[in-house]
Amino acid sequence: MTFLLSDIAASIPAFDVHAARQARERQDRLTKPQGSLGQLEALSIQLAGITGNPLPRTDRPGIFVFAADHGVAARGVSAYPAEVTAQMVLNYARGGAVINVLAKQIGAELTVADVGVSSALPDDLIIHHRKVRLGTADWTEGPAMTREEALRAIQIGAEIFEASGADLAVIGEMGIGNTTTAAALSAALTGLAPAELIGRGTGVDDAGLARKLAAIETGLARLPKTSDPLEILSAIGGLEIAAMAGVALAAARRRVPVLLDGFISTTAGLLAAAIAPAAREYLLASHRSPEPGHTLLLRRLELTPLLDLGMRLGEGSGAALAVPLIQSALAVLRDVATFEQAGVSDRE
Ligand SMILES: Cc1cc2ncn([C@H]3O[C@H](COP(=O)(O)O)[C@@H](O)[C@H]3O)c2cc1C
Ligand SMILES: O=C(O)c1cccnc1
Repeated sequence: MTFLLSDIAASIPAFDVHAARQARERQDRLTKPQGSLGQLEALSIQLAGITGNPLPRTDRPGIFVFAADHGVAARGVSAYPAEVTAQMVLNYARGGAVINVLAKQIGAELTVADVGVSSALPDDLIIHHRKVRLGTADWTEGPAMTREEALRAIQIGAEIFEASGADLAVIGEMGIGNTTTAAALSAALTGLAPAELIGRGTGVDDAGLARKLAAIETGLARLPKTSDPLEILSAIGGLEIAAMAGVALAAARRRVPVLLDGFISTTAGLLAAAIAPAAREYLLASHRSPEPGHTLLLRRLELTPLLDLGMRLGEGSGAALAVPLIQSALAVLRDVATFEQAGVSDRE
C-alpha cells in the first residue's frame, strides 16, 4: 500500500449536514422539553453529521494505546524514570493498568502497540509489535526522527485502526516525557507560548517545570522554519503521537468519530487537523485535563469536553469514561418516543 498523507487528506468526506439536520429535527420531536438534554443533544447531532447516519450507533468502541519513548526524558522533564514506559506496556499486556480495567468496564476492545519503546520487549506479549525505532532522539539536540520514520508511525496507526472494525476510535498513549514533547509539538503547530502549554505532567516540581520550559525553548530555537506538519513532527516527535494522528486520519476517512483523551491525545488530534483540516470535524473531546495546554488546544480545535474530573493520566482513560455517555446520547436519539408516537402534548 502506498501511503500518502495528501491522499488521506483528500479522501476525508465532508461533515454530513443533512444527516445532522435530521438528527436535530428528531431531537426536537422527542418527549422532553427541547434542549433539556443539554450537551448530549449537540453530541448526538454531531455524531449524525460525522457518521452520515441520522440514527448513528457506536456499538464497537476501540481503544488504541500507543507506547513510545522520548530522548528528551533524559533532561529530567518527568517525575518518573523512562523505564516506566516499557514497564507499563508489560502491565497492559497483563491487564493490570487503569485503561485495561476501564476498557473492560465499558466493553471496549483495547489495542496496545509499541511504536517506539526504547528497549526490546518480549515477543510473546499480547501487543502489536510495530517499533519504528528505539525511542526518539533528544529533540533539544537534533531532530527526533526522520521524516520517513514519522510517516511510518502515522501509517502504523492508520493500519491498526483499519484492521479493527471499530465504530468509535479512542486514542491514548504511554510515553514518559510526552507532556513535554506534546507541549513542544503543539507550540510549533499553533504558535502558542510554551510557558502556557506546559504543566506538571506526572507531577514534576517547580525545578522540573523550569527544565520542561528550557527544553522546549531550546528545541523550538533549532526547529527548521517550516509550517509543514510532517517536518515539525519529525523534528520533535513523538512516535506515539504520530500513530494516534494516524488513527484519527484513518477513522475520519471512514466517517468514524475520534474520541480524544487528555493533553497528549489532543495534540495528536491537532496534528491530524494540521495534516488534513477536514479531520477536525471528526474529533470529539471527552474530558478536560488539568494540564494547562489542554484547555488551550481544545479552544483551538473548538471542542467542548464532556467531563471535567481532574483526571491527568492519559492512556485513553478519560476518553473511556466518556464512551458510555456517547452511547447514552445515541440511544436517546434512536429510542425515545416522539410526542406524536406517545400522544404527549407538545408545547403551544
Ligand atoms: C505509572 C504511570 C502510568 C501512566 N500512564 C500514563 N501516564 C502518563 O504519564 C506520562 C506523561 O507525563 P510526563 O510527561 O510527566 O512523563 C505519559 O506516559 C502519560 O501517558 C503514566 C505515567 C506513569 C508514571
Ligand atoms: O492530560 C493528559 O493526558 C496527561 C497529563 C499528565 C500526564 N499524562 C497525561
